[in-house]
Amino acid sequence: MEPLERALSAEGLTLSAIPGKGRGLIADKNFFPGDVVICQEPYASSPSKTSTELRCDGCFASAGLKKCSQCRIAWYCGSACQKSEWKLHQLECPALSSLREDRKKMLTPTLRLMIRLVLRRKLQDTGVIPKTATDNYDLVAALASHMSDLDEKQLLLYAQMANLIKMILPSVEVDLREITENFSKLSCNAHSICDDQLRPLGTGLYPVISIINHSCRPNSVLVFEGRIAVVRAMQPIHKGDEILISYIEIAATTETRQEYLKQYFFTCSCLRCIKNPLEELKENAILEGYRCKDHKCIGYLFYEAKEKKFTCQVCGLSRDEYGINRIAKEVSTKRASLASTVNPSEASLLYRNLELLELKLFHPHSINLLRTRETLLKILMELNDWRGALTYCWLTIPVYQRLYQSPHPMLGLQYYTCGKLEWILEQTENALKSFTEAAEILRITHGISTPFMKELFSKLEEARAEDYYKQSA
Ligand SMILES: C[S@@+](CC[C@H](N)C(=O)[O-])C[C@H]1O[C@@H](n2cnc3c(N)ncnc32)[C@H](O)[C@@H]1O
Repeated sequence: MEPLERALSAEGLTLSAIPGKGRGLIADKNFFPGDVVICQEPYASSPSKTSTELRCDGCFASAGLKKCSQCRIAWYCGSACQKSEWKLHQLECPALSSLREDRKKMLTPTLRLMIRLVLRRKLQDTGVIPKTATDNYDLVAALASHMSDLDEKQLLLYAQMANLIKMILPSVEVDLREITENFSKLSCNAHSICDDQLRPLGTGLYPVISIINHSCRPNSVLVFEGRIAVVRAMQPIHKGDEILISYIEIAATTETRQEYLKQYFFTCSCLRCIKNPLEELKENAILEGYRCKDHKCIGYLFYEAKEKKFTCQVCGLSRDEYGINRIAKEVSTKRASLASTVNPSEASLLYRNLELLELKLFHPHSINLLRTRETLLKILMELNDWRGALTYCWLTIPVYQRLYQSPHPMLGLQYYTCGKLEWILEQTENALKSFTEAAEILRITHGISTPFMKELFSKLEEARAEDYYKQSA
């Protein structure tokens, strides 16, 4: 048995060739919801960087950062992270320091990730950092690259990026073809590193986690504890089942999901993607379609081309195409005018107007309406309008229930937000219910021992005690 296979076997996993998918991971034992299937430190990672937010190279925190005084590119939240990153940064720093200021500005997180990957390999090859069965460059070399699927434009872009890496690291022997291929590997293997609330913090390459294939109806979920990637079972996984996670936002129609998956060069054939055509039409009519003329009916509409109308499949009422197109045009004009809005009070008014208009057009469970309401929720929280925010948070829940099969972290997090708002509004009994729902889901997806989960459990206990006190008073 190879060292990787031995390491996987100790975790109850087998590396297998899966017809039509390349390699994959198969459960060699039963996993229960909440069980950790596998976890891994990144082979290389880089924090995301925006004009307004910088992050620590070590833990991706954004508070209390100090810049490396030499290269002025790396940031650290304190000496512990600076120390843990030192072996790598010792090689990276002189290379970055010698870059011209305009070149420093071109250093995207992806370029930085590649620099760190090349340097980490060098550190392992020279014995500065030990290699292990699950942490070595051979695992990166074995990743799917899809080089033959790239179009010329993409290939040229990766080749130019490889040239930049060679220019930035003149003291390292760099194989341009290999680096070009590695850029392609990053595109279909790297994972976005997120915080507990699924907000992106950076990017990492986890060569063992990257063996896991995709499903739009996955049995596992990938979350992060700091930079460590943790795959947990969401559903019962039986011995012999393939471990599957989702690479993409699954709140989308099949067509949209397949579009997102083009980056990975495969067509998903999971059970959600190959449902019968009528089911497919129904899902599209709900997620991207229009609402019934009778606003009390939550039926979905099918288009009847001959009569140029949309007919509700529940109550039979029809809407004419002309009327639909007219409102759709108004919606897109209103949406376009929102792009320049920065003031939250003004934004809340404009988004409420947009929501009212969208309510006339879209199915109540449509993704368009959901996104508008999610935006309103954020704006109202920013404005400390807790009551308004709670209304919108609750409006999203039935749609989340439809889109994310439970237990899904997105649903758990949304219940958590409802609970926090209800707690602020002193709706103790409701807060207790929402925290309980959140904890039931998130203990499966996030585990029970992180500071984030401990905070949720302590809020739950506080709500339980307060509720008991109120009931008995
Ligand atoms: C992160 S890798 C997964 C491991 C990969 N199968 C391997 O052999 O290394 C992503 C690639 O795996 C393949 N893949 C992942 N999920 C798939 C699926 N559901 N159906 C077909 N191919 C899939 C695609 O080639 C995709 O670009």
